[in-house]
Amino acid sequence: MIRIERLSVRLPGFSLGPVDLDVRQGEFFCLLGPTGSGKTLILESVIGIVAISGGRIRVSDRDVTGLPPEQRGVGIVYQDCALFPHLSVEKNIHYGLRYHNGSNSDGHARCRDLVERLGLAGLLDRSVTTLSGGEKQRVALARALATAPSVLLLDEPLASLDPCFREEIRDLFRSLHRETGITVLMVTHDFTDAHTLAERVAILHDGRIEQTGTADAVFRRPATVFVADFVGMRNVLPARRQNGVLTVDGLNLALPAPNGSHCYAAIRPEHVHLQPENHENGEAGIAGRIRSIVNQGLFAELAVDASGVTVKAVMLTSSLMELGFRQGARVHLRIDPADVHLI
Ligand SMILES: Nc1ncnc2c1ncn2[C@@H]1O[C@H](COP(=O)(O)OP(=O)(O)OP(=O)(O)O)[C@@H](O)[C@H]1O
Repeated sequence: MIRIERLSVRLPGFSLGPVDLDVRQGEFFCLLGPTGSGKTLILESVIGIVAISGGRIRVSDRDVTGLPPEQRGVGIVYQDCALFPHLSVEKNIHYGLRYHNGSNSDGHARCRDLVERLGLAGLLDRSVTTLSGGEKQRVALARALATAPSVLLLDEPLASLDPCFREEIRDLFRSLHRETGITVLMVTHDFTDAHTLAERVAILHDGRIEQTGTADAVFRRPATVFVADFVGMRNVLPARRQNGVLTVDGLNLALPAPNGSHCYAAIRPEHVHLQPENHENGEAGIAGRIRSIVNQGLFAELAVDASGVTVKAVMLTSSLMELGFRQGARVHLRIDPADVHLI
């Protein structure tokens, strides 16, 4: 497990924290956030290569706050792998053993097992400079695990891989985690990676954690406007609450409102359903006009003006064509109240 308590790091142009984070024993946890939000600084604090200004860090029930990196029992894999270019694959994998306290024969047996498990046997004599992106990631993973760390940190390990390797390495992380039960803290920009791999996630914004929870809960029930935007809600609209009814400004969308002071209605674009103006079935919905259409291949994103409010919707490009939707066309929007999340 990793327990971070009131961690703060002060740098000339950036302040991290205070951050509290609890990654349970054997958990796969993802730290998400936009660029520059402080994700890597948290990993660097755990591994011990950044000077912290306050707080405590525990790894597997040991207070490691003042310890040098090699005594923390933490392995790390970086986005660019950071392999030693002058060493072979085998020497890269064995590199950490010389600084490690455990017995060398255990270390070598573990390396043999990792080489087998990660399919690296045929590459051991190769120079790491000749490897593909996916192969480099597997070598970096073997090197990080060679010293039997109790926790593994992954710093955007999938970001620079092409989609084919990305899938392969994602599957590898998943099976390795399942088989070894190691605690993993992974940093990523990508909500899909987090959704596929993580049991829980934390969303970081400007050096602070805005929300922690299961990937599903954060995706469906973001706690703040920032998180809603980050998880792709696309429509975060100011709303008024009056006499137990919530009205989304301009949209004539009246919803029963629970007690509380909600002031935003967040709606995913796939939950905005569009019909032609002259559609014969069902209720009329909210009148709107298509302002723009961005074709993204399988899907198209539409911006629709409805009483001065811009509402984003996505639909299959094939449906868009069937319905003959074009820029300027008049449409009706339907939004199920159950799909409106209040913030
Ligand atoms: N050694 C340093 N000295 C000064 N500022 C730094 C240092 N390291 C990081 N920063 C700054 O701290 C902020 C957070 O950096 P960090 O690398 O943790 O962000 P990140 O969320 O990992 O971003 P990215 O997703 O782009 O990697 C950034 O503004 C960065 O420029």
